[in-house]
Formats: sequence, C-alpha cells, structure tokens
Amino acid sequence: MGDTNTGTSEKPAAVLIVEDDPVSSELYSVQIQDKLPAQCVVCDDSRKVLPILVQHNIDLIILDLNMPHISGQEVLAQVNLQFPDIPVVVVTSEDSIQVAVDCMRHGAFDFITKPVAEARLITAVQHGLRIRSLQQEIHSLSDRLQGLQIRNPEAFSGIITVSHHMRSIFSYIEAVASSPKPVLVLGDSGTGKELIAQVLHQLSGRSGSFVPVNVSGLDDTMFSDALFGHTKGAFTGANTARSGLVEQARGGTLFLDEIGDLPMGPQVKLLRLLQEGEYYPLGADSPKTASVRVVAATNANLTQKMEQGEFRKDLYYRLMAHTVRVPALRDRMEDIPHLVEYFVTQACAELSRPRLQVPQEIYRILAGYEFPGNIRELQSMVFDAASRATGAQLPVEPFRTYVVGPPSVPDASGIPQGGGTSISYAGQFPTMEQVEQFFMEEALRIASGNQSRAAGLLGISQSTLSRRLKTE
Ligand SMILES: Nc1ncnc2c1ncn2[C@@H]1O[C@H](COP(=O)(O)OP(=O)(O)OP(=O)(O)O)[C@@H](O)[C@H]1O
Repeated sequence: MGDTNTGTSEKPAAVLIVEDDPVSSELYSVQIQDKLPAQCVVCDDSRKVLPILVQHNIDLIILDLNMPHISGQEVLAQVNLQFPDIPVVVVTSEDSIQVAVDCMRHGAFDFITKPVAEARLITAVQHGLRIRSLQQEIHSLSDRLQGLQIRNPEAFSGIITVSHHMRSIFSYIEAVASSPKPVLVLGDSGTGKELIAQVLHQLSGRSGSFVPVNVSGLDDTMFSDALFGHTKGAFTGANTARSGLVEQARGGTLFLDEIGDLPMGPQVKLLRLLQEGEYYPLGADSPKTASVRVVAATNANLTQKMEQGEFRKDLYYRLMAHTVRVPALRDRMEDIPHLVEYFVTQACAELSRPRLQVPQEIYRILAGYEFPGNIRELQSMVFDAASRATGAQLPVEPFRTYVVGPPSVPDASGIPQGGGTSISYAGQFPTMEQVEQFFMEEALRIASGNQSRAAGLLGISQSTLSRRLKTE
C-alpha cells in the first residue's frame, strides 16, 4: 500500500465490524486486513456495540443495518451521539436512496449496498481512517497549543530559548513527533532547523537512527546512489552492493537538508519514495520497501520556487504534512543573552580556559544587529571573541568591529581589499564565481581556517561551504 510506511499511522487501526452473518464479517475482515494496516474486531450482537466502544479504542465501524435486537439505524444514532468522531460505514441490502439519505443524516460516513465490492469497501474504510487520523491529530494539536505545556523539556535542552514563539513550536513538535508523516522545517540559514529535526527524531520513539543528508545540488545518479544504494555491477566501479541512506535510516528518521536546492530530476524519485514507500537501488529490477520518517529542511522560499517551476507542487504538498517555521534570530532578540552565555560556556570548555564574564556592552552592540546568519553567526562571533580573550572577560572589540565597523575598507569596486586575500581584475569586472571565491577565502581567513565558523560568517551551512570549495 502506498502510504503504509510513510503516510499513515504505524499502529494498526482498529475496525469494528458489526454484522450478524459470520460469512460476511469474515470476508470483510480478511479483505480489510489484507489491504490496510488495520486490525478487525467482529461483533454479531448490536447490543454490545456501545460497551465495546467504551472499552476499546475503535477507529472505524462497519455497520450492517439489518441487525436483530437493536436496529442498525438506532446503533448509528447512538454512536453519532456518544462517539461522533468515529466514522461509520453503513452496509445494507436495501439499495434505496431514502435509506441512504437517512443514514447520512444520522451521521454515517459512507453507505455501501450488498453485495459489497471489495474495492468499494477498501476505499470507504481507507477514507474513513484518514479522516479519523486527521481528527485525532487536530485534537492533539489543539490540546498541546492551548496549554503550551512542554512534556519533555529535557529533549529541548540543546535549543536555548526564552521566546514564547519558540515554546509554541516546541509544543507543536511534541504533538507531531510520533506521526509517521513528513515534517517540513522552514527557516533562514543558521536558525537551528537541524537541531529541531534531531529533537523530532528523539521524541518520535523510533528505534532506528537519525540519518542526515544534504541534498543540495545532487544530480539524479548521485541522489539515487546516496539514498537508495546500488547493486553489485550497477555501474563501472560498483564492485560490491551498497545500501543507501534510506536503508541506514530504517525504522528511524531521514533528514533531507536543503531540500529547496534539490534539482527537479531527483524530486520525482523522492516523491515516489514518499507516495509508494518504495525505491529502486541503482541496477535493481525490483523495488525495496522503505520504512523511514522523512524530515526535510530548507531556507529557500519554496512558494517562489514552485512559481518558477523549480520545485514540484506535489512534492511540496507531500512534505508539508506538518510544517515548522523557525523564526529568525532578529525576531527573537530576547534569546541573545541566553545564547551568548551558552556559547561562552561551550567555547571556554573547548578552549580549556576558565569561564569568561560577558560585559553588558556586548549586548548593547548586538541589540542593533540584524544577524543574517542567525544563531550560527552569533555562535561564530562568540567563539572568535573567546579565542581572542586575554583577561577574565569576553572582549568587546571583536563584536564592535564585526557589527559596527567593516573589517576593511572597500575600494571603488565595493570589494574589501583588506586582509591577506585580494581580488584583481585589471579593468575587467569580476564574475560571480570570482566574487564568491573571494568571500569564501576571506571568511576562511577571518575564521582561521575553521569551515564551520566561516560558513557562519557567510550565512550558509558548513556542508554547503565545503561542497562549494570542492567544486571551485
Ligand atoms: N537555539 C539554539 N540553541 C543553541 N544552539 C543553537 C540554537 N539554534 C541553533 N544552534 C546552533 O547553531 C548552529 C546552526 O544550527 P543548525 O545547523 O541547526 O541550523 P540550520 O537552520 O539547520 O542551518 P542551515 O539552514 O544553514 O542548514 C549549530 O551549531 C546549532 O547547534
């Protein structure tokens, strides 16, 4: 089934079949359990329906209208009154419009006449279960959002924040963590999207691993090989079979970073994986079944990308089943002092030096800054300043220079000429590649060769910087 691994609940749904004819109930049961992730319970006495609903979590009812003791219509009315969220699929031998209208009026979800065609039964049950799962999700979300109670504060301990907006995001994360549907994490570069993906995995209760992969710019073959693996001899040099990241993440979470920069070709393959729960390793004739939860992140504007025909709408709608929008640091400036303290502690531990004190002046300087590189940029600034400290305090000067004054004086071309690197174009205007190369080298120089910090200065991820440096 298409959605079995990636689209619906992993726990089998409970279907109650209310039918006094054992042949029919057995047939429905076998057909449903064969085609859907569902467990059927049969009830041949309509008087027992309500007690069963009280004692068990039933997700959907198949109800024969012609029952002895209490009629199907009466059971339907009772269920609709006491358990309005449970979809009821009515089955009857009466092919009458009036009966159908009556049932719908009394809250039936669907109406099927006997003899029951298997495909019709399966579609009705599938639709009913989907509605049921959406209802449960909405209840869970509104419960969580109303209370803003964080049930697992320890899971969020690595995400430093005092922002009310971030706390509401934590609450949402807790609500959707155990859902098997994809999560799309949106936000500017360096806002903490990967941290959020890790917490989603941690709270998902999944026993498999968290497997991150940066998919930016991967072509068709690179994408298939990385995610799906290959068979022995699939291409020249494929001397042994290799399983891909989807297999590594079996029972866990596959984190697709920079999904907005995935080219169109591989987007089709990803869509198929999400829709069918299946994939073909390179060189394989038969598909493999995937069992992963997908979390994707991007700092790109996907709406714009879809308008420009660079991102598939069907893929977007698959991925955004749950969406988390992480606010930029400039929209939660109240977090800055807490983040600075946190990073100072980290930096001092890494540099094996006593904890530095943070002068208030630093906060005044940072209050006027926009942070295009967000938290990664702040982290780099703090680490850089901590490594320059000579006394007991975090030095103010590196922050002032960074925020207030440019590190070097630009010449007429607008390109800074300070530092050890320069760009010369002898009357010819530099190309974008040259400009990009210049700034990457400049950032690396300022960050003393530390790629992660250089990436922070440039407002891009470390993996993107590393890839761009390799392709230069
Ligand atoms: N709230 C936070 N508390 C502590 N550290 C944080 C927080 N948010 C982000 N960080 C740190 O900032 C850095 C960047 O975070 P992360 O990689 O999760 O961002 P991202 O949004 O995925 O970036 P990109 O879009 O560039 O991939 C990491 O070192 C992360 O640990």
